[in-house]
Amino acid sequence: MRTLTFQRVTFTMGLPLLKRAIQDQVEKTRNFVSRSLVIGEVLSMADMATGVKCGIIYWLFGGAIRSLGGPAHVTQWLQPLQEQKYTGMFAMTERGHGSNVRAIQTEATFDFSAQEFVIDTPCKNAEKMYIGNAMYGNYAAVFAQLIINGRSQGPHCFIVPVRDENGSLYPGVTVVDMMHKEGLHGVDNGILRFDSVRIPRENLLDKFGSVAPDGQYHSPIKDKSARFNAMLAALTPSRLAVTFQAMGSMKLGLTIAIRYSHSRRQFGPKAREEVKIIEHQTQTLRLMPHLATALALTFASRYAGTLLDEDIFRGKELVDSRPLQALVAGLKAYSTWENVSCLQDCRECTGGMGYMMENQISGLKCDTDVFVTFEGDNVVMLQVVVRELLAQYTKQCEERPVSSLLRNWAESGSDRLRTSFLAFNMDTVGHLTFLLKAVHFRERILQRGLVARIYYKVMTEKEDFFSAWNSCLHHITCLSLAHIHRVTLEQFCLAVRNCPDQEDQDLLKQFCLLYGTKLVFQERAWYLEHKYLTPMTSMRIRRQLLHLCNSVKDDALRVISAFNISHASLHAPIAGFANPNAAWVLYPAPQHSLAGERARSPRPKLGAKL
Ligand SMILES: Cc1cc2nc3c(=O)[nH]c(=O)nc-3n(C[C@H](O)[C@H](O)[C@H](O)COP(=O)(O)OP(=O)(O)OC[C@H]3O[C@@H](n4cnc5c(N)ncnc54)[C@H](O)[C@@H]3O)c2cc1C
Repeated sequence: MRTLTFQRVTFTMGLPLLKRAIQDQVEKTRNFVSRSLVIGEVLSMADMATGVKCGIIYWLFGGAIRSLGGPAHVTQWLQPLQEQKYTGMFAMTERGHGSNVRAIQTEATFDFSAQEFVIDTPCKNAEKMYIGNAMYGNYAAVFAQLIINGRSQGPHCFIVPVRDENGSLYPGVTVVDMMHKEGLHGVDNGILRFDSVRIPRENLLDKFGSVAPDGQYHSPIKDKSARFNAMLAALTPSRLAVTFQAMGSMKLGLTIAIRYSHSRRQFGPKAREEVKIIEHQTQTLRLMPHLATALALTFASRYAGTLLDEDIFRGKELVDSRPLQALVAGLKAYSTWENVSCLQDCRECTGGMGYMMENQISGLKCDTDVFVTFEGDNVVMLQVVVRELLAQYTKQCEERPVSSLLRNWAESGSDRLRTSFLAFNMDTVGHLTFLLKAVHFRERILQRGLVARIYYKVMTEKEDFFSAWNSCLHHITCLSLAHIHRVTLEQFCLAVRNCPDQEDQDLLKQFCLLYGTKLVFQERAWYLEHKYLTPMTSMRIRRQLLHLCNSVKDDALRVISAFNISHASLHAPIAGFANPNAAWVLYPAPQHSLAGERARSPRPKLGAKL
C-alpha cells in the first residue's frame, strides 16, 4: 500500500516538484539551497519515502560529488544526475562501523600499473549496510580506506559503478535487499559487497586528497583527522534537508491532530452539548507547545539555509564553515527528536482514529522514526555541536586572553549576583527578554561547568581525553541542546520583530512566548537547582504555559492553515476534508478550512512566511 502511494506521488505531484528542486540546483541562484530545502519539505509531506529517496540521490550522492569532487567530476557525474540520466547511492556505513566512520574497513587499493583502484570488502564487518537506493541505483559514492603501497591514507570517497542502465549488476558487485523496515517502504535499502571491482584512477573524488599517476598522494590538509572531518562536512546540506523533512512531518501531524481536536466532542457540562476535545486543558498542553516548536524550527532552519546559501554562493568551502556544520548537526538532532515526540502526542490526541493508517499519523511515525539515527546518530550529532563550542571558547581565550578572562569574570559575577538574591521582578516572567536571558544563562553555566570539568579531569587527574569526554557525555548533550534552544528562540524572536504585518506579528509573538515558556518549563528543575527560578516563579512559569496553551488554541487553526499543506498531501479523513460519510463526522468541521481561509483573506498572510 505504501509503495502504491510512493508511485502515485512520484508520478503525479512528485515529479514537477522534483524537477523544480533539481532545476534550482542547476541554476545556482543566490537562494538555491533554501529553495531546494523547502521543496524537499513539501515533497516529504506529499510522500516521505519519495522525499527521502530524493534526498539520497541528490543531497547525499549528488552532494558528495559537489563537495568532494573537482570540476571534472561535476561535469562527468553531477550534470547527468541532474538531468536524471541515472541515479546513485551513498555508501558510507558498514556492518562493523556506523557512527565511527573513520574506522571503516572497505579498501580502495591503488594499482599503479593499471592506473586503477581496486575496491574490496575484506570481511563481513566491511559490508556496506542500509544503503538507500541500493536495489536500483547505477553508481555508488563509496567511502573506503585509500591504500597506496600498503599504507592507508584514511577514508576517501570513490564513484563505483554498481549496475548498468538495464539494471544488471557489474562483475564483482553483490547487492542484497535488506527487505522490511519499520517504515519508508518506498525506499530500498541494501547491503553492498565488492570483490576486486576495478575503477579508473579518476573516480576518486579528490578535492581533499588525490593520487598522481606515479602513485604520489597529495592533500591540501596534512592532518589525517582534519582531512576526514573536511570530508564529513559534505553531509551538512543533507542533514539540513532532514531537518526540513522532520518539520514537514510535524506540520502534517499537527494539522491533522489540531483539526480533529477542533471537530470531535467528548464530555461537557451536565445537560449541555459536549465540548470539543481541544477544550480539554491537557489536549492544548500536548499540542500547542509542539506547534510553537514547529514554528521556532521553521525560522531557525531557514536561518541555517540562508547561511548555507551565502557560503555556497560566495564559493566558500563547507569545510571552512565549522560553526554552520555544528548548527546544522544540532538542528538535525533537535528537530528529529521533537518530531518523534510531536507525532506521539498527535497520535494520542487523536485517540483510536490516530492509530488507523488512513489517518496518516501512524505512517508518519514509522517513516520518520529513523531520522534520529540516519545521517548521523543524534547523540553523536550533539557532540559535534559541543566540540565546536569548546573550540570557539579555546580560540577566544588564546587570541584574547585578557579580555576573555575579564568577560568570564564579569559574566560569572553577574550570574552569581542574579541567583544570590531575588534580583529580578516576577512580573517579567511573561516577557520574551526574561525567557531569552534564561536560556542564555543555562547555556553559559553549562558551558563554563563543562570546560572546568574536562580541564580538571585531563590536567589534574591526568585522565585520557576520551575517558574525560565520555564521563561528561550527559553534561555535553545538555549543553548542546541548551545551545540549540537558545539559537532557535533567538531566531523566533527575530522573526517576530521583523514581521511586517501587525496582526501576524501579534500572533507569532504569542507562539514565541509559548515556545520560550516551554523551554524554561521543561528545565525548571535545573533552573531551581541553580536558583535562577524561585519556587514562586517556577509556579508562575507553569501557569503561564497553561494560559498560553489555552489562549492560542483557536489561532492554531490560522497557523496550520498558513502551512499551506496541499489537499493531496493531507488525505487523513479525520482532518476533515476527504470523506464526508466517515463515522466521526458527527460534528461541524472546523471553521478555518484551508480553502475558507484563502477565500476570506486574499492578502498573503502567514502562509507567505511559513
Ligand atoms: C533506514 C536507514 C537508512 C540508511 N541509509 C543509509 C545510506 O543510504 N547510506 C549510509 O551510508 N548509511 C545509511 N544508514 C546508516 C546510518 O547512517 C547509521 O545507522 C547511523 O550512522 C548509525 O550507525 P549504527 O547503526 O551503526 O549505530 P551505532 O553507531 O552502532 O550506534 C548505536 C548506539 O550507540 C550510540 N553511540 C555510538 N557512538 C557513540 C558516541 N561516540 N557517544 C555516545 N553514544 C554513541 C548511539 O547513540 C546509538 O544509540 C541508514 C540507516 C537506516 C536505519
